[in-house]
Amino acid sequence: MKISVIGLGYLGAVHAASMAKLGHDVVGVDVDPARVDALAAGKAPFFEPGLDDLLTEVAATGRLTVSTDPAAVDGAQVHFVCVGTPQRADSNAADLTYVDAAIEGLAPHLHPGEVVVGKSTVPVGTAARLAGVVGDAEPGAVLAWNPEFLREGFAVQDTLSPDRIVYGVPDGEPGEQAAAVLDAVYAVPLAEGVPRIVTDYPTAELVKVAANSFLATKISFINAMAELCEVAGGDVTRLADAIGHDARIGRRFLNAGLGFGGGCLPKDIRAFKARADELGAGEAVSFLGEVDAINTRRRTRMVELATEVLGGWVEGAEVTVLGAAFKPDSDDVRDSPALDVAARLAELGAVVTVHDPQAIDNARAKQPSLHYERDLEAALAGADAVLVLTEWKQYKDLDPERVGALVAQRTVLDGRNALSRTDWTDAGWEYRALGRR
Ligand SMILES: NC(=O)c1ccc[n+]([C@@H]2O[C@H](COP(=O)([O-])OP(=O)(O)OC[C@H]3O[C@@H](n4cnc5c(N)ncnc54)[C@H](O)[C@@H]3O)[C@@H](O)[C@H]2O)c1
Ligand SMILES: O=c1ccn([C@@H]2O[C@H](COP(=O)(O)OP(=O)(O)O[C@H]3O[C@H](CO)[C@@H](O)[C@H](O)[C@H]3O)[C@@H](O)[C@H]2O)c(=O)[nH]1
Repeated sequence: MKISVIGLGYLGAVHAASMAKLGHDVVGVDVDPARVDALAAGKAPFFEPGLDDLLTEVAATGRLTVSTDPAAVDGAQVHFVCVGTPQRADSNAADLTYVDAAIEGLAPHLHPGEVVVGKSTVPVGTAARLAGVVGDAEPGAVLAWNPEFLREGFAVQDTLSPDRIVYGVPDGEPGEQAAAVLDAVYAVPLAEGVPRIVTDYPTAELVKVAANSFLATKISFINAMAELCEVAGGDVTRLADAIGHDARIGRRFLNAGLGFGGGCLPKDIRAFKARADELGAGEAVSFLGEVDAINTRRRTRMVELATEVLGGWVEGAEVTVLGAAFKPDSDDVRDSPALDVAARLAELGAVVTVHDPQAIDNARAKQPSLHYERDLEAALAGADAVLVLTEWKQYKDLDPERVGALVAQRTVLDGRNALSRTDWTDAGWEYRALGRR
């Protein structure tokens, strides 16, 4: 099948390459020439494990082409819309400018029988509105909403083998036609038994924000328990292990620490709450305000803890921050808790050196005044305190003795509960963590 993918970011680039791997002829379109040039050269425009290999594999088939020209989508039977829906600058609501522009750009190229498929995360009600725009442009075309659940760092495997596939479609024959076309697009994962849920537009849109709200709530729940552990002398990692044995609760997404960041969970829970307020149902999800507040407090607590271990005086202290990405195995620094803490410590006068295996260029673009060091040992040299704020494997594997020989003071703050306290204290380190004694 001939497919177009509009928007080649963290979602769209992986989707385009994965659709080509599934055997489709794919044309990807983006307004950003840098992303298009990288993909045209067979290179991932950002760091995502497995994406370079996938691009090399599909390049050999000739099934993926990319362009900055919106007209390149002409002739595709299915058009996936994968553009960004960031938080608006003036409110917590989602900025739909890019989605609206993508649909407007696509409209003149639509033909009868084609299916426009929204994958971006949007406020409930958006699909119904856009169905009108698509129908006005080409009455024979249909809109479907097919939310995406991939995680950065696992994007390729999550796209090729998703937990579930959800389509929101209109009633009647157009909906049946759209679902049949999507079944053909996803024939390989569906044949492998991936569950498929076909529903209406609002349910499909709500499934996406409900899933992210649940995940954010789970993280903030354990971080609220971490706050209690801090004042009562408990250990939140033992607590998480213990409650996680209950299969109804489960241990996944119960890692306490610096909290959630990235281009999805923070802005999605805020946009969901803003949309619920517009619909007069704000009370139903008012808890999301608390989820957000608990999450933000973790960053403040980390700054306080750093100040405490530095003897109450941050100014002039040499602080090494390990991690700038919002999570390991990603170069994404959107709403990164690690980078936020680094910037706050620098504002307080600390001399902050940031290391990250992949995210330094993105971090520098966002926080140009911080000092960045690509060499891990050089970053650690002379530190008064080491803060592990993103749990990259190379940080978890650090040898406390070897690091101890590099730093000025053996003080480590484990912002992700990722290190072995015993290993570090045995090597003479003062070890402090969020939510643990
Ligand atoms: N990143 C993820 O892990 C993930 C997972 C699931 C869902 N989502 C959702 O997917 C959407 C995209 O997220 P992302 O992280 O890929 O964002 P992104 O910012 O990395 O990518 C968006 C891309 O769209 C391009 N774009 C903007 N306007 C365009 C237009 N008119 N025509 C063509 N291209 C255009 C941008 O240049 C950019 O490359 C968001 O709604 C997000 O919430 C993201
Ligand atoms: O136990 C945990 C798990 C995660 N995190 C943090 O939560 C954030 C988000 O992590 P994760 O959900 O793994 O990353 P994303 O790539 O942002 O993926 C989320 O957001 C995507 C975009 O909507 C969805 O598609 C995914 O299903 C959803 O997991 C990161 O800062 C993590 O450090 C924790 O603090 N504790």
